[in-house]
Formats: sequence, C-alpha cells, structure tokens
Amino acid sequence: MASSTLKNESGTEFLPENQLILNAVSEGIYGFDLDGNAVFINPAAEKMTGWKTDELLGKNIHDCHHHSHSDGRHYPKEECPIYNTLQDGIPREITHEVFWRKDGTCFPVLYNSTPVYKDNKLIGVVTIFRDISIQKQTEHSLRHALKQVQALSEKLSSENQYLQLELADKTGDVGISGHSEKIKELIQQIKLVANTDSTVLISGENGTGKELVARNLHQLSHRADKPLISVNCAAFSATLLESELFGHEKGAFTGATNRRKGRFELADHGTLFLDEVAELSLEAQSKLLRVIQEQEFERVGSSESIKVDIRLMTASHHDLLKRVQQGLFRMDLYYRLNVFPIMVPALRDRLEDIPELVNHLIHDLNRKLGKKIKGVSKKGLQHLMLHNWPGNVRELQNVLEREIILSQGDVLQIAPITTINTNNALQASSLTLAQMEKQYVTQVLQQVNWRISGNTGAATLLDLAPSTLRSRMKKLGITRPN
Ligand SMILES: Nc1ncnc2c1ncn2[C@@H]1O[C@H](COP(=O)(O)OP(=O)(O)OP(=O)(O)O)[C@@H](O)[C@H]1O
Repeated sequence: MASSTLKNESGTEFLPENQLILNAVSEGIYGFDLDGNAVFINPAAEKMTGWKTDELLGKNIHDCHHHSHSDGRHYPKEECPIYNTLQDGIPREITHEVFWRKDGTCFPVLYNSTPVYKDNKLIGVVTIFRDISIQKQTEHSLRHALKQVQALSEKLSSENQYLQLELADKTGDVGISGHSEKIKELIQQIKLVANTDSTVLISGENGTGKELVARNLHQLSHRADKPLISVNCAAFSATLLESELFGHEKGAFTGATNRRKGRFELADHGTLFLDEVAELSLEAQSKLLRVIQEQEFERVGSSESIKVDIRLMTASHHDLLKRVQQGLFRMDLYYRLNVFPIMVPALRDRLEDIPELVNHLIHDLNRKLGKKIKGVSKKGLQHLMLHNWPGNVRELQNVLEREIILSQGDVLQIAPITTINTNNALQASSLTLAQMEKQYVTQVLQQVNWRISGNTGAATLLDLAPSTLRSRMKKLGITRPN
C-alpha cells in the first residue's frame, strides 16, 4: 500500500526523512496541513479505518471519521483537539474518543496531536492513533470482575465472621430431649407455629433451652435452607448493637474501616433470633419497632433504605410484661414480639426428663471430649433427680461435663449435688427429725409430680420400695394436694 505524498498544499516538505518508518509502524498516522486537510496517511491508518489514502488526501479527515461522539452527538471540528493544536501549537493526548470507520462502525481510540514546525513556523500537525478496543474490553471485564470479587468478599467475610462465632459455641444437634407432658406440649407448640412467618417470643429461665427451641423452629420452617442468624442483645453496648444489627458504612464511626453488613441483612429470607431481647436500650427498641413495622432499615452512616424479608424470633429470661410495667420495655414493641408466646419449662418442673436428657447430653459430650462414657450409675441418677436445678439444662450439662472429665471408668458415679440454700438450712435447724423427714419426702414427691413407683418415681429416688414409701407417707401425714 502506497503512502501519500509528504508535501502539503503549499509544497512545504512534511516529515520526509521518516517516511519509511511511518509506513512500517502499526499505529495509524495522519499528517494535516494548516487547514486541517490530510497530507499524509500511513497504511496502518487505512487498515484501521477502511478509508483509502486516495479518498482522504486533501480532505478534512474530521468530517470522515471524527464527525460524531460515541453516543452519536455531532462533534464540531472547532472542538477537535487536532484542530486546536493546529490553532495554538500545543500538543494533546486523548483517550476517551472514537474514530468512525468507512463502514459506519466505530472503535475506541487513543491518539495524540503533535505540532510540526519548520524554521520555527507551525506547518501542520501529526496525529498518531491506536485502536484500543481490546484494552477497553479487558478494562471493562476487569472492572466487572473486581466488582463481583468485592461483593463476594464482602458477603463471605460477613458470613464467615458470623459462622465462626456460631461454631465457637455450638455442639450437638437441634434435638429436644424429653417426654414429660410439659415437653410434649412445648413440641406441639413448636410444630404449630414453625411453618408460619409469625413472630415468636420464647420465655423461660436461663439454660432451659430457649435457643434450642429457636433452632428447632427454624429447622422446621420453610426457611430452613436459609440462614438462622442469632444475636445476643446482652453482649453488645447500645451503640455497637446498632451497627451489629443494621451494619455500617465505611467511616461511619471511628474503627469502621470497612463497610459491613448487619445481622438483619445476613438474615434476609431466613430467620433472625434476638436472644436476651429485654436488654435492648429504649433507643434500639424504637429502631427495632420501625424495622418490624416497615421491614426496612438503614446501615449506620447511610441514608439508603434496605428492605429485608425475615422471620423474627426473640427470647428473654425476664418477664417482659413486667419490664413494660417498669417502663423498661416499650409496650408497642412487646405486643409486636409477643404474637406467639412459647414458655420453656424449668428443669425442676420436669424431672422425669432427666434420664433421657442425661443420655442425650452424654452422647454429645463424648463427642466433644473424645470419651466413651456409657451412662450414669443408678445412685448417680437418683442424685441428679434430687437436685432442683436452678441453672436448668445448662447446669446439668456442666455437671455431666465435669464428671466425664474426672471419671476413671465408663459409668459416671455422681455424688449428691449440693445447692447453697441458706433459707432451708436455717429452717432445718429448728425442725424435729420427723418434721425434717416429712419436709424432705414431700419435696421429693413434688419434684416428681407425686409419682411413687417407676424408674423416675419418688420411691426409687429415696431408695425405698414403693409400698414402704406409701406407709411412710401415711405415718408422716403426707397427702397429695388436690
Ligand atoms: N430439651 C433439651 N434437650 C437437649 N438439650 C437441651 C434441651 N434443653 C436445653 N438443652 C441444651 O442445654 C444447653 C442450654 O440451652 P440453651 O442455650 O438453648 O438455653 P437458653 O434458655 O437459651 O439459655 P440462656 O437463657 O442462658 O440463653 C444447650 O447446650 C442445649 O443444647
């Protein structure tokens, strides 16, 4: 392909000594005279634009392939950097424009316009250009990939952080052990409400199994394949809790070095379990009420509302209604949370569940501690059944864990469990032996719901034959209240 002449219209020689090189390079090169008409076109330029040298020489190149912007807007030649260089002699480099091909398509281009002087006189401009489609495409794909990586990494780091917290504290499955009437009733309630989206308020003393109930509810719900996200409201200060629940933007407060999703966002389409909900500050209660009402919230430091679809469960060992009466808990929030109340019974009210619970807990603890304990001796079980378990199942779990660690054999021999109860001790000192016996036997009978025989009956616990216990009760004047 022949290159153009190297003379401009006025006959001034234009870049003569470089002609061979200019024809060989892969960049497109144009030479313009002072009127902006083409005086030189190299073969690479012809190839890129589809315009032949003969079609362009002596013509205004701007009108051929620089007439419009990439969005189709007209591009007046007075605004063209090449023409501006022709006017002021200042070199320019442009990275964000397109050149149009002869066939009407266009390509992104990187070009510069360099003034050409002869004898200190501006005689024209040389433009060198390169098709940067591939570079732009790569840039675009990279930017897209980077955005995806950022979103994924943000999601993973939030989930990972949460899962690690969860893992640190979870052992065992979600099975609820027990066959007492109270546990049967509890399981019945769980089944009734699990597959609805109703808000559930789980009450009960510490260690009774409230969180276990929440996990069961989630597992049985249609949200089971989505996350169950738990927050212990008592574990955070009022300000930290807000960012924990709703997340925060980068720089929202000192130490917020990254944007972070809150638990509400993590629980989207799943279940959010707020444990110890009574510990929420009044301010946090107002925010929670708003989220429940509108199902939307803002991250700390952001004004953008985020919509979520969550099922809410809360738990408290406090009597929430009492907290309302004391002015510590908002009544409107209480009613919003208490749509379906579930009461988890204290262990002392269902002592007959102890043997089954013990088996369940030993199975989990064997796994955790790498032991092979088979069970508890008969006497040991009696001692467990005579305790009144102020710390509920968690206390039982702790007693068993300690015994398993200390145990030499594969059957646990558990000694009587002592409870520090100064009231009883004082009372006991002023009683006769018969009165003390009556008090003790009555207490045991109450604990087992007045069942006399059977493995978990009072006779077994007291190590007496059922008939002996009956005559002892008669002698001591003990009768079951109606
Ligand atoms: N019925 C049950 N069957 C088997 N394990 C149980 C049962 N109830 C409680 N547990 C176990 O006892 C422990 C304490 O239960 P959980 O943490 O659910 O109690 P909680 O009422 O939420 O306690 P807190 O009020 O202190 O938060 C857990 O390890 C749980 O798995």
